[in-house]
Amino acid sequence: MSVESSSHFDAIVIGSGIGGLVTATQLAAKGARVLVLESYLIPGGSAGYFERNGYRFDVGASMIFGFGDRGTTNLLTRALEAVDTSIETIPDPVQIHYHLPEDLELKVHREYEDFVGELSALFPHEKEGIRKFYDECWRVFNCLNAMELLSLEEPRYLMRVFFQHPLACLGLVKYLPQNVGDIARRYIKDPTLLKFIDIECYCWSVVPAELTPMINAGMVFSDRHYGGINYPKGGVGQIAQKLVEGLEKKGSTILYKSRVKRILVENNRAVGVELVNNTRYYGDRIVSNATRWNTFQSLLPEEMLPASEERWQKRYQKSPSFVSLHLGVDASVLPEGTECHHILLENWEKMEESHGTIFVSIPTLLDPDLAPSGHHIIHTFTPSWINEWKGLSYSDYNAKKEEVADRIINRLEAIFPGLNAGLDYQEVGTPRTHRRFLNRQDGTYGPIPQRKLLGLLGMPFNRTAIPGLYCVGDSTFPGQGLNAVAFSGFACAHRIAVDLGL
Ligand SMILES: NC(=O)c1ccc[n+]([C@@H]2O[C@H](COP(=O)([O-])OP(=O)(O)OC[C@H]3O[C@@H](n4cnc5c(N)ncnc54)[C@H](O)[C@@H]3O)[C@@H](O)[C@H]2O)c1
Ligand SMILES: CC(C)=CCC/C(C)=C/C=C/C(C)=C/C=C/C(C)=C/C=C/C=C(C)/C=C/C=C(C)/C=C/C=C(\C)CCC=C(C)C
Repeated sequence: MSVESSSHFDAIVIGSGIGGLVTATQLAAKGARVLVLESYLIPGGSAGYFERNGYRFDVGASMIFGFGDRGTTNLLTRALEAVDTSIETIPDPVQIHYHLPEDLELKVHREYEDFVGELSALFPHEKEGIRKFYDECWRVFNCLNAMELLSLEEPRYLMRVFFQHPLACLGLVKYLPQNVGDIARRYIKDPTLLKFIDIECYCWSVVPAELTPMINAGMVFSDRHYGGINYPKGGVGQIAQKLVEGLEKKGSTILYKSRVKRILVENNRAVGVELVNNTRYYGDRIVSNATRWNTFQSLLPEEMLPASEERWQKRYQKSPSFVSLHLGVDASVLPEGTECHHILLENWEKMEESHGTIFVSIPTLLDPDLAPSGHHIIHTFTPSWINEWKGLSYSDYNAKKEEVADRIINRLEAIFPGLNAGLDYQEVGTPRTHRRFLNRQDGTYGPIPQRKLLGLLGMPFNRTAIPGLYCVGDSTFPGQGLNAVAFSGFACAHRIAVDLGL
């Protein structure tokens, strides 16, 4: 589709990650005229997909929260509904099958009691502490799940939810500055069990319990048993595709291959954007779904870096990126009863190290149509820093990719014997790949605290110090995760709609 560059929009959204698309569709549903500019060929960002040799691979996100059918925290279901669309999803009976040091093997079942029972059987002396810890996570979740989730920067909304749900609001105020580690240690003493709580956090927050905000843990540790983990039929890419369909039905527009070079600022106010081909578009409100580092260091001139962003950059650093292997394998590699998501760690000391923890996702166990018949997809990834991949010649880079991939596959042989022999297709992505295709500085997975902070209190909301400019996505409250960036999209659109008087 083409649009006149002279036309004026209510809002321009830079980037079509789930954060950007939820903002755009929420605004379009309220009658706003929105333009989304995406540098890649298809929408979705980290939640995109690509096809090779009959396999449809998810780029990143694969363990999907937010597709529940009740409560208020099912934000992906709600985002799709707002533009009159929906997605068929397939419930995952187990969130994660953990393969941990000292032969600690356990599954996080969708049924809460099954999970707590299995964990308590492994740590019988901590039965009471386990129950108390996870019950406290439910208290956070129940507060969130009682109220409509919108912009915390809108005082009238805050007053309304406070009068409607005073106890839930006070509960959230109590948990906002807290981290998981402090609460876990209140109830649990066994050092191995505390390490387990660390990896329970690390696998989505990329930091141990000590640094993980309690509000986010309340969401993750409870919603996996409430709304559950549900995989979208046709692959994760469907979420963005459907949101785009809804956006267009509401009269708004997305343009692909449209990389924004800079945000246009007049009289200190963001008024538009300029693409790499020099086309300019103007709008009342500009929303950046690029990371805050990209937004304030690449899309705006250096001298405009607001003091508030400088302070944020001192509190938060870029998390590592990932090495990702997208594998096609013969179905015989996976024994009957294999679970969809696995975490492999052989040594607790290496949990946070580069290439320490290995994540595995096998979406074809839920949706076999994503691979040719008789085959499965194994998407496996492990944290890795961009520095490990810098300054290599073309051939050294490729050789290093092969070498790292071989090491990961050999380690995975412990869970999937015969994996190496059963390989049918292999594609290796590195932090450089993530930087290049997702436009994320250093390929980062998102912000992580530089040191222990007060829970979520230090995460910025959607407005920025530059009038007319908003941020959305995983470098805004409450951080990484599709359901989290969907929240950020709801909040951003709500604040803009109020600002525009919609
Ligand atoms: N659940 C999981 O399994 C899992 C796994 C990996 C990642 N994730 C998370 O998924 C979340 C999705 O995040 P998001 O919405 O913040 O963003 P995103 O990074 O997914 O998307 C940003 C989009 O903006 C585009 N873009 C960036 N700069 C641009 C520019 N200058 N011009 C035009 N387009 C530009 C990119 O191409 C991309 O499509 C992240 O939190 C990520 O950490 C989840
Ligand atoms: C008024 C007054 C007084 C007061 C007020 C207060 C209030 C209201 C407050 C509020 C708050 C809020 C709303 C909050 C919110 C929050 C949220 C929404 C959150 C969310 C979260 C989510 C999350 C974190 C998620 C995540 C996830 C993830 C990240 C995932 C990941 C995954 C992966 C990586 C995977 C791996 C694995 C394998 C493969 C195995």
